[in-house]
Amino acid sequence: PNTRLRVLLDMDGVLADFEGGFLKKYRERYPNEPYISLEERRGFWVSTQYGELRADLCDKAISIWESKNFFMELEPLPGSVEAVKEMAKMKNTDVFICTSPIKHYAHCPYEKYAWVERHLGPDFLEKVILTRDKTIVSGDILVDDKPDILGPGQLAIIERNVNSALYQKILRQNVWSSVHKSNRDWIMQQDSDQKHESVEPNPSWEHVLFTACHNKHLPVSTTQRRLLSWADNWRDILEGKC
Ligand SMILES: Cc1cn([C@H]2C=C[C@@H](COP(=O)(O)O)O2)c(=O)[nH]c1=O
Repeated sequence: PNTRLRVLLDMDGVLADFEGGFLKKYRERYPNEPYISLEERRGFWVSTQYGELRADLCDKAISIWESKNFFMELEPLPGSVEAVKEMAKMKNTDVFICTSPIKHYAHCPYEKYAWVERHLGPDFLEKVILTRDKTIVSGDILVDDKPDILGPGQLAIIERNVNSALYQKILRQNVWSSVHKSNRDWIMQQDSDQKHESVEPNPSWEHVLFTACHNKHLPVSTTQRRLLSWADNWRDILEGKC
C-alpha cells in the first residue's frame, strides 16, 4: 500500500497574498474609485463583489491581475514559505503546488513559475501543477481558500442552469456536497449532455479550507476541516489528527 501522503497546495490565498496584493495595486491605479476593504470581502470572486459595488469596477478589478508583474510581486503569506519547505522535507510526504492560471496568459503562468523559484527555490519548479480544473489532479489533501472547488464545467452548468439563488446558496454553503443528490445528478447529466470538459464529481483529495478574508465568515462546516493560517497546526492536519 502506498503510505506516502500527497499534499496539493493552492497558491493564491494560501502561499501568495492575492487579496492584499490586489487591494494595494487597485488603490494605486484607481485612487479615486471606491474599493472593498479586506474586512468587507465576501465570496471568492473579487470581480463579482467589485461588479456589485459598481458595474464598471468588475473590469477594473480584472485589469489589475491581468497586468504585468501582478503575480510576480505578490508577497508570501506569513509563514507559508517556511511551512512548505518543512513539509517538503517530511518523510513519506510529497508536496505539489496546484494553482489555476487566469485565462489571460501573457504574464501569469511565467510569473507563477518565477515566484516559486524566487521564494521556494529552483527545485520546487518540479512540483508546480497549473490547471483550470483541480478535481482531476489526484492527491490526499488539497489546501485551498476557494470554498467550492468544482471543475469549470460543473460551475458553468450551475451558474447557467440553476436559478442564481441556488447558485449563491451553493457558493455560500461552499461545498458541492451541499447540493442535493438529485440536483447533483441533474447537473452532471446536463454536463455530460453538453460534452463539457471532463469533470470529476468525486475528487481523490480531501479539501482543507484555508482561511481567507473572503471565507472566514462562512458557516462552520461540520465535515470540512479548516487551516486558519500557517501558524495553525498544519502538521496535525497532515497526520489526520484533527
Ligand atoms: C479572486 C479571483 C481570482 N481569479 C483568478 C486569479 C487567480 C486564480 C486563482 O485561482 P485558484 O488557484 O486560487 O483557484 O483565479 C479570477 O479570475 N477572478 C477573481 O475574482
